[in-house]
Amino acid sequence: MTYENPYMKGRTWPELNILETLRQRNPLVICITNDVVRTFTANGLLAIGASPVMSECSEDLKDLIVHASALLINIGTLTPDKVSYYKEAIKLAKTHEVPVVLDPVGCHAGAYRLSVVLDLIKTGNISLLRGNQSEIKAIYDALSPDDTANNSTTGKGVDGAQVEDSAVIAYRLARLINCPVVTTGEEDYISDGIRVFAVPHGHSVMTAVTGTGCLLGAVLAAFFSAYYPCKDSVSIGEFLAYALAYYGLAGESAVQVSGVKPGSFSTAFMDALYTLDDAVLMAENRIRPVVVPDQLQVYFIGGTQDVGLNENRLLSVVEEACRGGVTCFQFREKGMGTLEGQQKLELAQQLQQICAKYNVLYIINDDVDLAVAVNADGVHVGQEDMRLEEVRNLVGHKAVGISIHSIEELHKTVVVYADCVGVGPMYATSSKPDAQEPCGPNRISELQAEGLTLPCVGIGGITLDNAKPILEAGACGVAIISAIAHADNPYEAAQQFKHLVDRAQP
Ligand SMILES: Cc1ncc(COP(=O)(O)OP(=O)(O)O)c(N)n1
Ligand SMILES: Cc1nc(C(=O)O)sc1CCOP(=O)(O)O
Ligand SMILES: [Mg+2]
Repeated sequence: MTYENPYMKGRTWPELNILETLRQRNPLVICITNDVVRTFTANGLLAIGASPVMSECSEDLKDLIVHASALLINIGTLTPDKVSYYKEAIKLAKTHEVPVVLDPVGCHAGAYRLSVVLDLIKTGNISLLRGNQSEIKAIYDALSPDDTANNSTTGKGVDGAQVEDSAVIAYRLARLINCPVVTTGEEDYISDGIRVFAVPHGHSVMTAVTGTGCLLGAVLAAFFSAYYPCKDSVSIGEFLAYALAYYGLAGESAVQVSGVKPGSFSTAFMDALYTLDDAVLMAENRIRPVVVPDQLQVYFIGGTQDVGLNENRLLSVVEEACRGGVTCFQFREKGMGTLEGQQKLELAQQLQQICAKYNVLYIINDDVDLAVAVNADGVHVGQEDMRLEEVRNLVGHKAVGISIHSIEELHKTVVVYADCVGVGPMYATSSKPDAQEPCGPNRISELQAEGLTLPCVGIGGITLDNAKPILEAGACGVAIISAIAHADNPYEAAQQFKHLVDRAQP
């Protein structure tokens, strides 16, 4: 018998036929690309089922852009006279609502390249930035305030959580420039500024073939055309993670045929791009959701039970909290008189819209079915709730949070199925009648000493006055109900928590 989600009443998510959709649409991708990779790029686009065209001047581009699904700008063989053409192309793309993928080739290696890339980003009309780790880091360092740039180069992310720097940088840069960022390396990362995914696909021989990085930019551009039919079931971040997984899987499959020989690989790679299908992509992708510390800085939790069972009050408190700077919101509808069924679903959807408006990560507490039905960013469960493995099976690539109160609970938790952790109660709380005895901030450092490496938040009785020791003990952030929900001014309360966490970060 197949599992029925009670919120979906027989409705199921449409299957994700990403490659089939792409090939049916046969999108026209205009490539303004570098002299070295034109043929490889054109062949690669043809192999995936897209239609490539190279364009070298705005007179020509004006005619082509009306038919285009995407535009790629790759600055590989940069000359000063090309810069005005790039800008003109971006303007035309904006007029015709054509997404623009920017590949900032070599911008870490030269000040002029970097200045051109920053200028193009400043147009505000880049739909996706794709670069290798050094290029993306150079852009991030140039655009970010000094203190946050330094935090990201410690090798451990911030706050001790073992998150790859590239993941943190992708997330921060996506938020700074307001468009998804793909950073490629041994493991690729994609962030749309709300979610982060790791895509550990590909083969090292790909770096020995000129143009594999540049072709990826063009392939990602082509994928934009297939996003619209999938947009209710996956976020743009997850969708692009599938595109990256497809490209990497094609590399892996090509090596099986060619061996580690760049010349033969190049041919086998084109064949693999051509033949790989959705069944393989869905079955064999190893896409991993990643939670970066920044996402957990100020983690607001609430349900109608926290605001006098008043739905409108909850909506306005959450909007104020998001406006004030919370980085994550968990819908926790729990206790006497709280909403169920359709009413809970509708409230969950309204809250989701508010979070999306402010780029705030949206998590559902306990109710895995609801998280799936509304396509939330993630779910949080406790030790007494659904088993983590089952949760992971149901939610796929959504972020999964787990409560861990003690060393014993850490040992019995299969952490491989989780992405982040709530540790509590830090202090006495009146928001959870069945809370355990307070354990204090030291519990966080004890758990980390015992091997906990996932990013975590402290929870329970946290106020502006007692939050600092929790961060000093190793938490990435603080999870709060009453200090925001019951505040006279939830906007100011959220803002003050954000400032406090920003200041406390090393
Ligand atoms: C971030 C975060 N941490 C811990 C909890 C508590 O979860 P749980 O132990 O399952 O208790 P309930 O919240 O379900 O009552 C949480 N919700 N969020
Ligand atoms: C939801 C929850 N979980 C806890 C845990 O210890 O796991 S404490 C808690 C309540 C947090 O509310 P407040 O910020 O008002 O104290
Ligand atoms: Mg629970």
